[in-house]
Amino acid sequence: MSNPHLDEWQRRSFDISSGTSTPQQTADSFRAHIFDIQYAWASHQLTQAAQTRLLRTYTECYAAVLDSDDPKNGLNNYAESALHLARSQKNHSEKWESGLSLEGLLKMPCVQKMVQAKSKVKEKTIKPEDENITVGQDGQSLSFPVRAENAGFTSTTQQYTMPKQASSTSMIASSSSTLEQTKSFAGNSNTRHTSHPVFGNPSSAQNSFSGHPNYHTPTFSNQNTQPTLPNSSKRKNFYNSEAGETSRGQYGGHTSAPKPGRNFKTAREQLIVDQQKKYSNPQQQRGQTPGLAAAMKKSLGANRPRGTFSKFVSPLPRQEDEQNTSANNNMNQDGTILDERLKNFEPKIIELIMSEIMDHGPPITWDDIAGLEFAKTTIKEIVVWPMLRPDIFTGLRGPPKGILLFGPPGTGKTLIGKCIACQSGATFFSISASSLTSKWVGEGEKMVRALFAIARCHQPAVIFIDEIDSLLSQRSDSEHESSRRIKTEFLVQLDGATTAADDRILVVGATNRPQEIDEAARRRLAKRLYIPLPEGGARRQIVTNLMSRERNNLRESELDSIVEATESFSGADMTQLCREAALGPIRSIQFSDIATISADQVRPITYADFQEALKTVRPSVSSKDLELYEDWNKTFGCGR
Ligand SMILES: Nc1ncnc2c1ncn2[C@@H]1O[C@H](COP(=O)(O)OP(=O)(O)OP(=O)(O)O)[C@@H](O)[C@H]1O
Ligand SMILES: [Mg+2]
Repeated sequence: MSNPHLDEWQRRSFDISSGTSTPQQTADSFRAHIFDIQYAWASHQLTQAAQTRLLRTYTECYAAVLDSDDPKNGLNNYAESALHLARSQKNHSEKWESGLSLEGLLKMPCVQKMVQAKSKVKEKTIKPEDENITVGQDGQSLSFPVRAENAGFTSTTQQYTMPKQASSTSMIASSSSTLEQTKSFAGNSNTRHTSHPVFGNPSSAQNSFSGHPNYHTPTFSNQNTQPTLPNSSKRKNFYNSEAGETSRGQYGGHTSAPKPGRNFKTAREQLIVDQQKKYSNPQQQRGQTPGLAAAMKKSLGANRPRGTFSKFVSPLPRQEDEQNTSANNNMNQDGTILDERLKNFEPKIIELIMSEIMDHGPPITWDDIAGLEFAKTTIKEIVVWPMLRPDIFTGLRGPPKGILLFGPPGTGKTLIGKCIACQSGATFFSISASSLTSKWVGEGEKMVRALFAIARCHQPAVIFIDEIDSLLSQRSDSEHESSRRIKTEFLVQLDGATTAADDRILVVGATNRPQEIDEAARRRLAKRLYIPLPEGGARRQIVTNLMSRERNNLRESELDSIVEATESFSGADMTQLCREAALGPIRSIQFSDIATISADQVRPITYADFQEALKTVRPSVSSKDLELYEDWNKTFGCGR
């Protein structure tokens, strides 16, 4: 055995031999042992002979625990199920029928004795208001003379009297349940309300139920008339009639209330009760029945209540269902069909692109972007104006359809993308490489195709692909087939989008690794704009912009010093510096005061805070990296 198995085996053996385990634990341990033996044999770690010997030993031990009626070390499993049957409970098999019957019960010697003993006892008085209980649906049935005076109830009270001998405990469990059935039978006659027969001492039974206003303790009086008992076919009818009632209750007929005194409910009955509770209000409104409502719920069959007569439900979605879904998905919120061009795409792909990729972002203006004047002007030329005046920007003046923003990290490339989204008035698709990939073969390409198709339907459109290098890195032989296909599809679509004169689709890519972009993609992204580190003026503008929202007493000269000290900082570094400096006033507050101090008591941000912050915030772009970008810009960039 492997070590973990061996450890487990030893642990279980200890459990078994320790004597402190419960019978359940011991049985579980034996069962696990048996599985281990079988496993060892199946994996050729044990010979057939050894397996047989071990299995015999452990199966015997296991069976001993299961069958033993000693509560300390046995589960008495057999007795449990025997009692189960005796209680007349149906098990999960529909075909199950209790071997106990009323006829059988009455033939039992002890019951015969009871009946004979009782028939000898003379009834003293029978009052005129005494009634017979009719048992059985058609009134043919079991009649019991009933005496009101015994229990001191009103005249309509039905009573059964029963000789005391019958209170033998061995009788109670089996016979009471059977008679309960009979009583339930009586409930079907609709002529009178049901009482509970109780075997045994009537007075004690009475006491135990006396608190209940509607409960009349019956006693068994059985003198002149031999009870006529329903035959076995009727007993079967009992189940059938109950089932019928149940289904009527479920499917819109009258609802059968649970019969008093019959505590046991089958799982099916419980389900119906639960469903009735769950659906009671909506059904009342819609006049539907619980069963129907449940069936109408969209399910693929697994959750539907099944009966012998219920229709077969395929676990696969039906064609109409699929068509309905696709029709719905091709519809806008106002119910109009989106576009014929999308009809070849699966609805779920369209839904994915529409719901997850289209992004309008927080409002950002061109003024929020410090510096980068050349890039901003170029983008305005290419993106905003042609979108506003497509009639002027035609022919040779037609805008390029692909832009690549490249530069060191944190210089505002994504910010520009967001600004385009807000300012261009175009439908803006902001996608990442991960949203275009899928684990299913072929789905990735479909997503790319769908993206461009949807963009075509929502012109003018801007497709912004941040970190485009991860999607369009140079193709190599070692890369995975699926990512290669996505790349190819993307290039094809990009070509289509960039060459189709009428389409007003602009693809904007942003990257801080321009050298990794595939050369074919590079060609298609014709306008390659370098987004450099911010110059002095831009750094100053970033600080001024951010500080304008906070209380500060920075002087112009101090601002100049900050700009000077942040020579190779990126826009993101400048933002980080301002954040750090803004924490200065908070850090100067005593810890004990921080809970109580009001916002306007916090001192303004000073130059000293910036000096302090400059000690911890460092530029994130090295001069070596910068050289790479500048070289690439010189080679491929479109800057002056
Ligand atoms: N020119 C700028 N003007 C104002 N804020 C800027 C500028 N550049 C960067 N920032 C600040 O830096 C943050 C990061 O910028 P952004 O995400 O656009 O960088 P990026 O160029 O996309 O970086 P990366 O290449 O790492 O994705 C912005 O949220 C903004 O606060
Ligand atoms: Mg970015």
